[in-house]
Amino acid sequence: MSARELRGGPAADALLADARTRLSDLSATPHLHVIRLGEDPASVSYVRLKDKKAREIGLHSTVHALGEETSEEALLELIGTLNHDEHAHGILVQLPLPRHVSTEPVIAAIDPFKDVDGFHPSNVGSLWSGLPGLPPCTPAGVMAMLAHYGISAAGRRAVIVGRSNIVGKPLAALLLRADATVTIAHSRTPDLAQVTRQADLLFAAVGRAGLITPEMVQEGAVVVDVGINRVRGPERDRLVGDVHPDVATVASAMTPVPGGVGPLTVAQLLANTVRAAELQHYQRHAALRQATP
Ligand SMILES: Nc1nc2c(c(=O)[nH]1)N[C@@H](CN(C=O)c1ccc(C(=O)N[C@@H](CCC(=O)O)C(=O)O)cc1)CN2
Repeated sequence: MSARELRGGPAADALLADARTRLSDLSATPHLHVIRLGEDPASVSYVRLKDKKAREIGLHSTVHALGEETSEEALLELIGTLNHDEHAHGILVQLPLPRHVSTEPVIAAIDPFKDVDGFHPSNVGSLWSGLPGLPPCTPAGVMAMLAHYGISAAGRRAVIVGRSNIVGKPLAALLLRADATVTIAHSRTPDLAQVTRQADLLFAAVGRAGLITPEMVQEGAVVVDVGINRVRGPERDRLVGDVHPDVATVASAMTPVPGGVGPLTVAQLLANTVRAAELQHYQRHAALRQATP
């Protein structure tokens, strides 16, 4: 058997088409602000991609490229300024941050209504409680990918390998919401293969090239590879996932790397920016109504 390839491009295009339609119903063009500290090559390339795609669908986009040495205080001050700017609809701080800056207080400083990454504790709480809010981009993108290819999670056993705050944990919340039975496995899980073989839907989000091998996968499972690993090639580095390519001989469907989940992360970010602008519009109108005697 050779697995059906679940390519991210068409699913991302569908998300972007929907975001474009919603954009035309807004009175003002949403403005995305992306903050990057330092010159980490992967971060530079992801931020460039976000800025390019935002402009392509008709959003305003500003990249704040700050020096590696920028202090946490200076970063918090910039976030405070953007929080109070009613023309700034989305704020995102590219991760990882340099070591001298703590991630948690920085994320917590972002206005939850402008937190287009969906990482603020208030959005995390909404996600687990099933309340409206802004969902994190990669997990929401994964769910959009499954929906696009008509793959239902309801009643199925989902195993996520990886427990990060960015992917593993929020993906578990979204799969639970979609009525899957969810297991999160991680680096300390004994006999990982015995756990992954239970999965009808297997998600790999660890960041270890080729970790998931064919004998770890149930025949006919759907395998979603969220890992992005740069490995040295003979001439230049190349990107590979957490799933070994031979898994395609066992799985019924599988996402490639690159060209799988990656494009959905960016598309979902832009969908979240439009959503954030909508939420802020309603929020402002509700405040005005309350203030009117
Ligand atoms: N603030 C955030 N930081 C980070 C996030 C995030 O969601 N918010 N996620 C990752 C990196 N990331 C977005 O920032 C990201 C990763 C991968 C891709 C992507 O399109 N990948 C392509 C390959 C691109 C390439 O050639 O390098 C693919 O997989 O096909 C987009 C965004 C960590 N930081």
